[in-house]
Amino acid sequence: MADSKKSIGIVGARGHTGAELIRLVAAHPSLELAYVSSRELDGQRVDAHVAEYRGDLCYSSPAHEDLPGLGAHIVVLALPNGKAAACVEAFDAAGKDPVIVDLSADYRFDKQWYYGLPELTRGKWRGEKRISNPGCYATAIQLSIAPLKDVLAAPPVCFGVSGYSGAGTTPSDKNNPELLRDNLMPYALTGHVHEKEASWHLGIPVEFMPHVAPHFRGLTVTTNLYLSRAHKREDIQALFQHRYGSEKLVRVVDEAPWVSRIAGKHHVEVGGFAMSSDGKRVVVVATLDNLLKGAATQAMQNINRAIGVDEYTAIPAH
Ligand SMILES: NC(=O)C1=CN([C@@H]2O[C@H](COP(=O)(O)OP(=O)(O)OC[C@H]3O[C@@H](n4cnc5c(N)ncnc54)[C@H](OP(=O)(O)O)[C@@H]3O)[C@@H](O)[C@H]2O)C=CC1
Ligand SMILES: CC(=O)N[C@@H](CCC(=O)OP(=O)(O)O)C(=O)O
Repeated sequence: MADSKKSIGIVGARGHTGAELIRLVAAHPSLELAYVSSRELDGQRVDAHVAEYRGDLCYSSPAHEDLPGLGAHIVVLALPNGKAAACVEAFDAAGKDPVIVDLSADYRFDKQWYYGLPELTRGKWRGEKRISNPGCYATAIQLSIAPLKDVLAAPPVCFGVSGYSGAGTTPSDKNNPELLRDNLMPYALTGHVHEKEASWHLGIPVEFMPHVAPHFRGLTVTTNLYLSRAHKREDIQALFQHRYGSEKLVRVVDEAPWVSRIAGKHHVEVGGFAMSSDGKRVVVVATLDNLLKGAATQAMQNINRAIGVDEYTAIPAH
Protein backbone atom coordinates (compact mmCIF):
# COMPACT_ATOMS: atom_id res chain seq x y z
CA MET A 1 0.00 0.00 0.00
CA ALA A 2 1.42 3.40 -0.95
CA ASP A 3 2.34 5.45 2.14
CA SER A 4 0.46 8.49 0.88
CA LYS A 5 -2.84 6.64 0.83
CA LYS A 6 -5.14 6.20 3.79
CA SER A 7 -6.59 2.75 4.34
CA ILE A 8 -10.33 2.28 4.70
CA GLY A 9 -12.39 -0.65 5.96
CA ILE A 10 -16.08 -1.06 5.15
CA VAL A 11 -18.11 -3.13 7.60
CA GLY A 12 -21.32 -4.33 5.96
CA ALA A 13 -19.98 -4.08 2.43
CA ARG A 14 -22.40 -6.50 0.75
CA GLY A 15 -25.26 -4.02 1.10
CA HIS A 16 -26.42 -1.42 -1.39
CA THR A 17 -24.62 1.45 0.32
CA GLY A 18 -21.46 -0.59 0.91
CA ALA A 19 -21.26 -1.38 -2.81
CA GLU A 20 -21.60 2.31 -3.71
CA LEU A 21 -18.82 3.17 -1.28
CA ILE A 22 -16.52 0.56 -2.81
CA ARG A 23 -17.11 2.28 -6.20
CA LEU A 24 -16.25 5.69 -4.78
CA VAL A 25 -13.15 4.40 -2.97
CA ALA A 26 -11.99 2.61 -6.14
CA ALA A 27 -11.80 5.99 -7.91
CA HIS A 28 -10.23 7.86 -4.98
CA PRO A 29 -6.61 9.03 -5.29
CA SER A 30 -5.95 9.06 -1.52
CA LEU A 31 -7.82 5.98 -0.30
CA GLU A 32 -7.16 2.28 -0.53
CA LEU A 33 -9.45 -0.50 0.64
CA ALA A 34 -8.00 -2.38 3.61
CA TYR A 35 -10.94 -4.73 4.11
CA VAL A 36 -14.60 -5.11 3.22
CA SER A 37 -16.73 -7.30 5.43
CA SER A 38 -19.69 -9.51 4.63
CA ARG A 39 -20.70 -12.78 6.20
CA GLU A 40 -22.51 -13.90 3.08
CA LEU A 41 -19.72 -13.03 0.60
CA ASP A 42 -16.85 -14.11 2.86
CA GLY A 43 -13.94 -15.31 0.70
CA GLN A 44 -15.35 -14.05 -2.61
CA ARG A 45 -13.43 -11.55 -4.75
CA VAL A 46 -14.68 -7.97 -4.54
CA ASP A 47 -14.25 -7.42 -8.29
CA ALA A 48 -16.72 -10.23 -8.93
CA HIS A 49 -19.44 -8.08 -7.31
CA VAL A 50 -18.27 -4.51 -7.93
CA ALA A 51 -16.77 -4.24 -11.40
CA GLU A 52 -15.31 -0.77 -10.78
CA TYR A 53 -12.95 -2.19 -8.14
CA ARG A 54 -9.63 -3.35 -9.60
CA GLY A 55 -7.58 -5.35 -7.15
CA ASP A 56 -7.31 -8.72 -5.50
CA LEU A 57 -9.17 -8.03 -2.27
CA CYS A 58 -11.76 -10.55 -1.10
CA TYR A 59 -14.64 -10.01 1.31
CA SER A 60 -13.88 -11.19 4.83
CA SER A 61 -15.99 -11.72 7.91
CA PRO A 62 -14.05 -10.54 10.97
CA ALA A 63 -15.63 -10.63 14.40
CA HIS A 64 -16.31 -7.18 15.89
CA GLU A 65 -13.48 -7.67 18.39
CA ASP A 66 -11.04 -8.27 15.53
CA LEU A 67 -11.81 -5.04 13.63
CA PRO A 68 -9.37 -2.82 15.60
CA GLY A 69 -6.52 -5.19 14.80
CA LEU A 70 -7.08 -4.75 11.05
CA GLY A 71 -5.64 -1.28 11.34
CA ALA A 72 -7.59 0.89 8.87
CA HIS A 73 -7.30 4.68 9.20
CA ILE A 74 -11.00 5.02 8.38
CA VAL A 75 -13.82 2.61 9.18
CA VAL A 76 -17.27 2.91 7.62
CA LEU A 77 -20.08 1.07 9.36
CA ALA A 78 -22.75 0.20 6.77
CA LEU A 79 -24.67 -2.19 9.00
CA PRO A 80 -28.40 -2.30 9.76
CA ASN A 81 -29.66 -0.01 12.53
CA GLY A 82 -28.78 -1.21 16.02
CA LYS A 83 -25.56 -2.99 14.98
CA ALA A 84 -23.00 -0.17 15.11
CA ALA A 85 -22.45 0.03 18.87
CA ALA A 86 -20.78 -3.38 19.15
CA CYS A 87 -18.18 -2.30 16.58
CA VAL A 88 -17.61 1.10 18.16
CA GLU A 89 -17.20 -0.53 21.59
CA ALA A 90 -14.60 -2.90 20.14
CA PHE A 91 -12.47 0.08 18.99
CA ASP A 92 -12.87 1.76 22.38
CA ALA A 93 -11.93 -1.44 24.21
CA ALA A 94 -8.80 -1.82 22.06
CA GLY A 95 -7.81 1.84 22.56
CA LYS A 96 -7.95 2.44 18.78
CA ASP A 97 -9.34 5.69 17.42
CA PRO A 98 -9.74 5.58 13.63
CA VAL A 99 -12.15 7.90 11.83
CA ILE A 100 -15.48 6.07 12.14
CA VAL A 101 -18.35 7.01 9.83
CA ASP A 102 -21.63 5.35 10.76
CA LEU A 103 -24.29 5.16 8.05
CA SER A 104 -27.00 3.90 10.38
CA ALA A 105 -29.32 5.97 12.57
CA ASP A 106 -27.54 4.80 15.74
CA TYR A 107 -25.45 7.93 16.52
CA ARG A 108 -27.47 10.67 14.84
CA PHE A 109 -28.74 11.93 18.21
CA ASP A 110 -25.43 11.57 20.05
CA LYS A 111 -23.79 14.93 20.78
CA GLN A 112 -20.36 13.30 21.04
CA TRP A 113 -20.60 12.52 17.32
CA TYR A 114 -20.43 15.06 14.48
CA TYR A 115 -23.57 14.95 12.32
CA GLY A 116 -22.21 15.22 8.80
CA LEU A 117 -24.64 16.95 6.45
CA PRO A 118 -21.91 19.24 5.07
CA GLU A 119 -24.15 21.79 3.35
CA LEU A 120 -25.80 22.53 6.70
CA THR A 121 -23.29 21.46 9.37
CA ARG A 122 -19.88 22.04 7.73
CA GLY A 123 -19.08 24.86 10.14
CA LYS A 124 -19.82 22.74 13.20
CA TRP A 125 -17.10 20.15 12.61
CA ARG A 126 -14.47 20.41 15.35
CA GLY A 127 -12.22 17.65 14.10
CA GLU A 128 -14.37 14.86 15.54
CA LYS A 129 -13.30 11.41 14.34
CA ARG A 130 -16.75 9.95 15.01
CA ILE A 131 -19.14 10.98 12.29
CA SER A 132 -22.80 10.03 11.95
CA ASN A 133 -24.01 10.13 8.38
CA PRO A 134 -27.54 11.52 7.94
CA GLY A 135 -30.53 9.50 6.76
CA CYS A 136 -31.53 9.72 3.12
CA TYR A 137 -34.97 11.27 3.58
CA ALA A 138 -33.64 13.37 6.48
CA THR A 139 -31.07 14.91 4.09
CA ALA A 140 -33.75 15.91 1.57
CA ILE A 141 -36.10 17.17 4.30
CA GLN A 142 -33.50 19.36 5.99
CA LEU A 143 -32.18 20.83 2.74
CA SER A 144 -35.78 21.66 1.71
CA ILE A 145 -36.62 23.44 4.96
CA ALA A 146 -33.38 25.09 6.15
CA PRO A 147 -33.57 28.23 3.95
CA LEU A 148 -37.13 28.93 5.19
CA LYS A 149 -36.66 28.03 8.84
CA ASP A 150 -37.01 31.61 10.06
CA VAL A 151 -40.22 32.41 8.19
CA LEU A 152 -42.40 29.43 9.09
CA ALA A 153 -45.87 29.73 10.60
CA ALA A 154 -46.38 26.01 11.29
CA PRO A 155 -44.48 22.71 11.26
CA PRO A 156 -43.57 21.73 7.67
CA VAL A 157 -45.31 18.62 6.38
CA CYS A 158 -43.21 16.34 4.18
CA PHE A 159 -44.52 13.63 1.85
CA GLY A 160 -41.75 11.21 0.97
CA VAL A 161 -41.50 8.53 -1.72
CA SER A 162 -38.42 6.31 -1.89
CA GLY A 163 -37.18 3.67 -4.26
CA TYR A 164 -37.05 0.27 -2.61
CA SER A 165 -33.26 0.12 -2.33
CA GLY A 166 -33.86 2.41 0.67
CA ALA A 167 -35.15 -0.62 2.53
CA GLY A 168 -31.82 -2.47 2.23
CA THR A 169 -31.25 -6.07 1.18
CA THR A 170 -32.85 -7.94 4.06
CA PRO A 171 -36.11 -9.21 2.54
CA SER A 172 -39.24 -7.32 3.68
CA ASP A 173 -42.50 -6.06 2.17
CA LYS A 174 -40.73 -2.75 1.48
CA ASN A 175 -38.19 -4.28 -0.90
CA ASN A 176 -40.39 -6.96 -2.41
CA PRO A 177 -40.82 -6.05 -6.11
CA GLU A 178 -43.91 -8.30 -6.35
CA LEU A 179 -45.75 -6.41 -3.60
CA LEU A 180 -44.54 -3.06 -4.93
CA ARG A 181 -45.60 -3.62 -8.53
CA ASP A 182 -48.25 -0.99 -9.51
CA ASN A 183 -48.24 0.05 -5.88
CA LEU A 184 -47.28 2.81 -3.44
CA MET A 185 -46.73 1.51 0.07
CA PRO A 186 -47.24 3.93 3.01
CA TYR A 187 -45.36 3.12 6.23
CA ALA A 188 -44.27 4.71 9.53
CA LEU A 189 -46.68 7.61 8.88
CA THR A 190 -45.94 9.19 12.24
CA GLY A 191 -42.76 8.94 14.27
CA HIS A 192 -40.36 7.73 11.51
CA VAL A 193 -36.77 8.08 12.75
CA HIS A 194 -36.08 10.62 9.99
CA GLU A 195 -38.96 12.79 11.30
CA LYS A 196 -37.20 12.84 14.66
CA GLU A 197 -33.79 13.31 13.06
CA ALA A 198 -34.83 16.27 10.89
CA SER A 199 -36.74 17.87 13.79
CA TRP A 200 -33.77 17.43 16.13
CA HIS A 201 -31.17 18.85 13.77
CA LEU A 202 -33.30 21.69 12.36
CA GLY A 203 -34.50 22.57 15.86
CA ILE A 204 -38.16 22.80 14.77
CA PRO A 205 -40.90 20.16 14.57
CA VAL A 206 -41.24 18.48 11.18
CA GLU A 207 -43.97 16.05 10.11
CA PHE A 208 -43.05 13.28 7.69
CA MET A 209 -45.07 10.63 5.84
CA PRO A 210 -42.91 8.10 3.97
CA HIS A 211 -43.90 5.75 1.15
CA VAL A 212 -41.98 3.21 -0.87
CA ALA A 213 -42.49 2.82 -4.63
CA PRO A 214 -41.63 0.24 -7.33
CA HIS A 215 -38.51 2.01 -8.65
CA PHE A 216 -35.12 0.88 -7.31
CA ARG A 217 -33.25 4.04 -6.38
CA GLY A 218 -33.91 7.74 -5.83
CA LEU A 219 -36.33 9.52 -3.53
CA THR A 220 -38.65 12.51 -3.63
CA VAL A 221 -39.66 14.64 -0.68
CA THR A 222 -42.51 17.12 -1.31
CA THR A 223 -42.80 19.61 1.54
CA ASN A 224 -45.72 21.92 2.33
CA LEU A 225 -44.62 25.04 4.23
CA TYR A 226 -46.89 27.71 5.73
CA LEU A 227 -45.14 31.08 5.92
CA SER A 228 -45.51 33.73 8.62
CA ARG A 229 -45.92 36.49 6.00
CA ALA A 230 -46.66 36.68 2.28
CA HIS A 231 -43.73 35.99 -0.07
CA LYS A 232 -43.27 36.22 -3.81
CA ARG A 233 -41.88 33.17 -5.60
CA GLU A 234 -38.72 35.13 -6.44
CA ASP A 235 -38.18 35.80 -2.72
CA ILE A 236 -38.28 32.09 -1.97
CA GLN A 237 -35.98 31.27 -4.88
CA ALA A 238 -33.56 33.96 -3.70
CA LEU A 239 -33.43 32.41 -0.22
CA PHE A 240 -32.56 29.02 -1.73
CA GLN A 241 -30.01 30.52 -4.10
CA HIS A 242 -28.42 32.45 -1.27
CA ARG A 243 -28.14 29.28 0.82
CA TYR A 244 -27.06 26.83 -1.88
CA GLY A 245 -25.80 28.91 -4.83
CA SER A 246 -22.17 27.92 -4.20
CA GLU A 247 -22.87 24.29 -3.22
CA LYS A 248 -21.57 21.76 -5.75
CA LEU A 249 -23.99 19.04 -4.68
CA VAL A 250 -27.20 21.07 -4.34
CA ARG A 251 -28.90 22.36 -7.48
CA VAL A 252 -31.70 24.84 -7.09
CA VAL A 253 -33.94 24.25 -10.09
CA ASP A 254 -37.04 26.04 -11.32
CA GLU A 255 -39.53 23.24 -11.89
CA ALA A 256 -40.29 20.45 -9.44
CA PRO A 257 -37.50 17.87 -10.03
CA TRP A 258 -38.20 14.30 -11.18
CA VAL A 259 -36.81 11.31 -9.36
CA SER A 260 -36.06 9.45 -12.62
CA ARG A 261 -33.43 12.12 -13.39
CA ILE A 262 -31.55 11.80 -10.11
CA ALA A 263 -30.87 8.04 -10.09
CA GLY A 264 -27.11 7.44 -10.17
CA LYS A 265 -26.35 11.14 -9.57
CA HIS A 266 -24.44 12.49 -6.60
CA HIS A 267 -26.29 15.77 -6.02
CA VAL A 268 -29.64 16.95 -4.68
CA GLU A 269 -32.15 18.89 -6.78
CA VAL A 270 -34.55 21.23 -5.04
CA GLY A 271 -37.22 23.24 -6.80
CA GLY A 272 -40.90 23.62 -7.59
CA PHE A 273 -41.54 26.55 -5.24
CA ALA A 274 -45.26 26.46 -6.00
CA MET A 275 -46.93 29.41 -4.21
CA SER A 276 -50.49 29.75 -2.98
CA SER A 277 -52.34 32.80 -4.28
CA ASP A 278 -51.95 34.64 -0.94
CA GLY A 279 -48.17 34.01 -0.92
CA LYS A 280 -48.28 32.42 2.52
CA ARG A 281 -47.83 28.81 1.45
CA VAL A 282 -45.08 27.26 -0.66
CA VAL A 283 -44.50 23.68 -1.80
CA VAL A 284 -40.86 22.63 -2.26
CA VAL A 285 -39.77 19.42 -3.99
CA ALA A 286 -36.38 17.75 -3.43
CA THR A 287 -34.95 14.65 -5.10
CA LEU A 288 -31.76 12.74 -4.38
CA ASP A 289 -30.35 9.26 -4.90
CA ASN A 290 -30.80 7.58 -1.53
CA LEU A 291 -27.71 5.41 -2.07
CA LEU A 292 -25.49 8.36 -3.08
CA LYS A 293 -26.18 11.81 -1.59
CA GLY A 294 -28.50 9.95 0.80
CA ALA A 295 -25.66 7.66 1.97
CA ALA A 296 -22.35 6.87 0.17
CA THR A 297 -21.62 10.24 -1.45
CA GLN A 298 -22.39 12.08 1.76
CA ALA A 299 -20.12 9.64 3.63
CA MET A 300 -17.38 10.38 1.08
CA GLN A 301 -17.78 14.15 1.64
CA ASN A 302 -17.36 13.50 5.36
CA ILE A 303 -14.36 11.19 4.88
CA ASN A 304 -12.67 13.67 2.55
CA ARG A 305 -12.99 16.40 5.14
CA ALA A 306 -11.77 14.11 7.91
CA ILE A 307 -8.61 13.18 5.97
CA GLY A 308 -7.95 16.77 4.92
CA VAL A 309 -8.51 16.56 1.17
CA ASP A 310 -10.98 18.50 -0.95
CA GLU A 311 -14.53 17.64 0.13
CA TYR A 312 -15.49 16.60 -3.41
CA THR A 313 -12.50 14.36 -4.17
CA ALA A 314 -13.63 11.32 -6.20
CA ILE A 315 -17.23 12.53 -6.31
CA PRO A 316 -18.25 12.87 -9.97
CA ALA A 317 -19.78 16.24 -10.86
CA HIS A 318 -22.65 14.67 -12.81
N1 LIG B 1 -30.29 1.97 1.58
C1 LIG B 1 -30.34 3.27 1.74
O1 LIG B 1 -30.89 3.99 0.91
C2 LIG B 1 -29.74 3.90 2.93
C3 LIG B 1 -29.26 3.17 4.00
N2 LIG B 1 -28.74 3.78 5.09
C4 LIG B 1 -28.28 3.01 6.22
O2 LIG B 1 -27.04 2.40 5.88
C5 LIG B 1 -26.92 1.13 6.49
C6 LIG B 1 -26.70 0.08 5.41
O3 LIG B 1 -27.81 0.13 4.53
P1 LIG B 1 -27.94 -0.82 3.26
O4 LIG B 1 -26.64 -0.88 2.55
O5 LIG B 1 -29.14 -0.39 2.54
O6 LIG B 1 -28.24 -2.19 4.00
P2 LIG B 1 -28.23 -3.64 3.43
O7 LIG B 1 -29.31 -4.36 4.09
O8 LIG B 1 -28.25 -3.58 1.94
O9 LIG B 1 -26.80 -4.17 3.92
C7 LIG B 1 -26.53 -4.44 5.25
C8 LIG B 1 -25.11 -4.95 5.38
O10 LIG B 1 -24.92 -5.37 6.72
C9 LIG B 1 -24.60 -6.77 6.77
N3 LIG B 1 -25.47 -7.32 7.82
C10 LIG B 1 -26.80 -7.55 7.77
N4 LIG B 1 -27.26 -7.98 8.95
C11 LIG B 1 -26.18 -8.02 9.79
C12 LIG B 1 -25.99 -8.37 11.15
N5 LIG B 1 -27.00 -8.80 11.90
N6 LIG B 1 -24.75 -8.28 11.66
C13 LIG B 1 -23.71 -7.87 10.90
N7 LIG B 1 -23.83 -7.54 9.60
C14 LIG B 1 -25.05 -7.60 9.05
C15 LIG B 1 -24.91 -7.33 5.41
O11 LIG B 1 -23.91 -8.27 4.98
P3 LIG B 1 -23.86 -9.79 5.41
O12 LIG B 1 -25.29 -10.16 5.78
O13 LIG B 1 -23.35 -10.49 4.20
O14 LIG B 1 -22.92 -9.81 6.56
C16 LIG B 1 -24.77 -6.12 4.51
O15 LIG B 1 -23.42 -5.96 4.11
C17 LIG B 1 -28.21 0.92 7.30
O16 LIG B 1 -28.03 1.33 8.63
C18 LIG B 1 -29.18 1.85 6.60
O17 LIG B 1 -30.21 2.24 7.45
C19 LIG B 1 -28.59 5.14 5.15
C20 LIG B 1 -29.02 5.92 4.12
C21 LIG B 1 -29.65 5.36 2.93
C1 LIG C 1 -37.62 2.78 1.81
C2 LIG C 1 -37.04 2.64 3.19
O1 LIG C 1 -37.36 1.72 3.90
N1 LIG C 1 -36.19 3.56 3.58
C3 LIG C 1 -35.54 3.56 4.86
C4 LIG C 1 -34.64 4.74 5.00
C5 LIG C 1 -33.23 4.45 4.62
C6 LIG C 1 -32.24 5.24 5.46
O2 LIG C 1 -31.84 6.37 5.28
O3 LIG C 1 -31.91 4.62 6.52
P1 LIG C 1 -31.49 4.84 8.01
O4 LIG C 1 -32.07 6.07 8.59
O5 LIG C 1 -32.04 3.65 8.68
O6 LIG C 1 -30.03 4.91 7.97
C7 LIG C 1 -36.55 3.63 6.00
O7 LIG C 1 -37.59 4.24 5.86
O8 LIG C 1 -36.19 3.16 7.10
